[in-house]
Amino acid sequence: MSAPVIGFIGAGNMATSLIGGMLQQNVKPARLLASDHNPEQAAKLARQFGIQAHTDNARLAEDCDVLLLAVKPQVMQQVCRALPARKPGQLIISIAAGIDCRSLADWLGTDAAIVRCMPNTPSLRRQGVSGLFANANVSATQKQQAEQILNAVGISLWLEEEQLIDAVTAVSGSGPAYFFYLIEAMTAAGEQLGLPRDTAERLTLFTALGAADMAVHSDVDASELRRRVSSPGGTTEQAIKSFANDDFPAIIARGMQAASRRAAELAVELGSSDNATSEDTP
Ligand SMILES: NC(=O)C1=CN([C@@H]2O[C@H](COP(=O)(O)OP(=O)(O)OC[C@H]3O[C@@H](n4cnc5c(N)ncnc54)[C@H](O)[C@@H]3O)[C@@H](O)[C@H]2O)C=CC1
Ligand SMILES: O=C(O)[C@@H]1CCC=N1
Repeated sequence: MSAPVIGFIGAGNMATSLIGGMLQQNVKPARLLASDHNPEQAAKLARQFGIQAHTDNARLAEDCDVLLLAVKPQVMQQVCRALPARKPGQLIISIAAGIDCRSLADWLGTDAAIVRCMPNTPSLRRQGVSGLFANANVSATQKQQAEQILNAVGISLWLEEEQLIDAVTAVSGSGPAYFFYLIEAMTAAGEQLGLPRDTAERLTLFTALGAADMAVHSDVDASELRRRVSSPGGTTEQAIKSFANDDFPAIIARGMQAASRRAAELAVELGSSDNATSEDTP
């Protein structure tokens, strides 16, 4: 399989993470293109990564084998409808939260080969994780292309049911923000306990890194690892009791349910399925 040219529409946070990660994995800059309606954003990406970036979505769509849609869900319909005839055999990858394959196919053409994907920002450090779902038009070769792109920046997992992308969004798409929030809170609490801010931050960051690395490489689950830190009658036990009293697991579950619910709401607010239903209704 010859290396495909990958074009990004939308040169924001997520495109930056994916492109930055791919370049670290020795993907040739000449294979990556980007367009953004904001000329400054396009120029910034071109400068940062030495790739071709401009403001012409239509030209970009004609030039690439894989078209990666990295704009906000709110502008996805307008962006898709403004694209010309696609390059034959082109694979579309959409990373937008909440926008389903049916809507994308309505806007791009029912023959479009679409992979819906939910990556995350640690892709920039090649530590990303993505959930992928392919529509019926995607060939085995195109599935491999999608996998190669996402595996260059981390790991990817295929899903059998498209609906599960909303759960992936709640777990790993939004997930980095939950850990950043915990880092903020632990740093602030360490400072309240008397540590200089920098010291509290470094202790927190390296604890997060060490704990995640240990959990990823462990042959026992997180609850056993937690038990091993918690000496009976010791300090950790007191902290965990306090968290449990405040219903920590329920707090996390409610937040993640809210994220998943929002993804489903976006599908209704911005997708074509709902419009189609109301237009069909006499
Ligand atoms: N930020 C994250 O952690 C994640 C975001 N996503 C999804 O990725 C998509 C992009 O999100 P971000 O990168 O965070 O947003 P962003 O706002 O950083 O980037 C979007 C870019 O699209 C550009 N844009 C807007 N309208 C355009 C148009 N008509 N033509 C070309 N470019 C246009 C904007 O100028 C901006 O640079 C969203 O759909 C989001 O749901 C998915 C996973 C994680
Ligand atoms: O917050 C959002 O809507 C996007 C999707 C997952 C992460 N960021």
